[in-house]
Amino acid sequence: MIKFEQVSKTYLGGQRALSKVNFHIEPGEMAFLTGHSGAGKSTLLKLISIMERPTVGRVLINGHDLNTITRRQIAFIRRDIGMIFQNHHLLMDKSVFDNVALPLIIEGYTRKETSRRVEAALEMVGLSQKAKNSPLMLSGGEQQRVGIARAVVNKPPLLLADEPTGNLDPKLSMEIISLFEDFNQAGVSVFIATHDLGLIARMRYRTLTLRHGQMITDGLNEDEGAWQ
Ligand SMILES: Nc1ncnc2c1ncn2[C@@H]1O[C@H](COP(=O)(O)OP(=O)(O)OP(=O)(O)O)[C@@H](O)[C@H]1O
Repeated sequence: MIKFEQVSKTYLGGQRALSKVNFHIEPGEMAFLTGHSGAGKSTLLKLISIMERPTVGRVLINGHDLNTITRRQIAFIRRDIGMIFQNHHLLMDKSVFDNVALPLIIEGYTRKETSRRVEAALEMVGLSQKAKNSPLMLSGGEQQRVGIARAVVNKPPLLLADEPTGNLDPKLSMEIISLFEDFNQAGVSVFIATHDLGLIARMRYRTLTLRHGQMITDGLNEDEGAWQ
């Protein structure tokens, strides 16, 4: 599903963010990515979502080598990735329904199919009753669930989340993670970047740890002090 081979990333200006990173996430896996602030987590996710390119090495998504794909293929590969951000990136002047519908409208789905899928996505995240509300009327946890509904509405096989629980208390964070577990149990691959070691420690998932751009551990989370 996601494969990194000897991937390094140096930004213009010389800041090295990733150094010779190797890992492979299989279809249907759920894994966490952690590390200190500035360790390279966001950069790694940006390479997967093709918002940045590696300086050296290969990134493969669903068998596609991102170094050799055409501009036209980028849109197809991105369609298979649902992205979830800490700050939701919701449109506050649109309703919850319209926010979740956005990816489908961009892809040209019919109004009927859009309604069907948006209702199903809102049902999955427990927000059917709030479809007509503005996101401004929702709590932080509910806003995050709108972001998740929008990410899954076109049923991508891969969900990528960057600090999805960043602003939430431990109870709400666990609720968000259990939503990800539901999608994972339905066959979706899930890759979550977080610096919240407490959250990771409460579960036993594969955890990849970056330190100063290098992948220092990859396995079941046993040692929560690894990167401190
Ligand atoms: N667009 C950019 N241009 C130059 N340097 C960058 C850019 N984006 C990130 N960096 C640098 O690359 C390194 C890795 O940053 P990155 O944002 O990937 O880390 P992170 O682990 O996600 O950090 P945080 O947890 O604080 O979000 C840092 O030194 C950062 O300053």
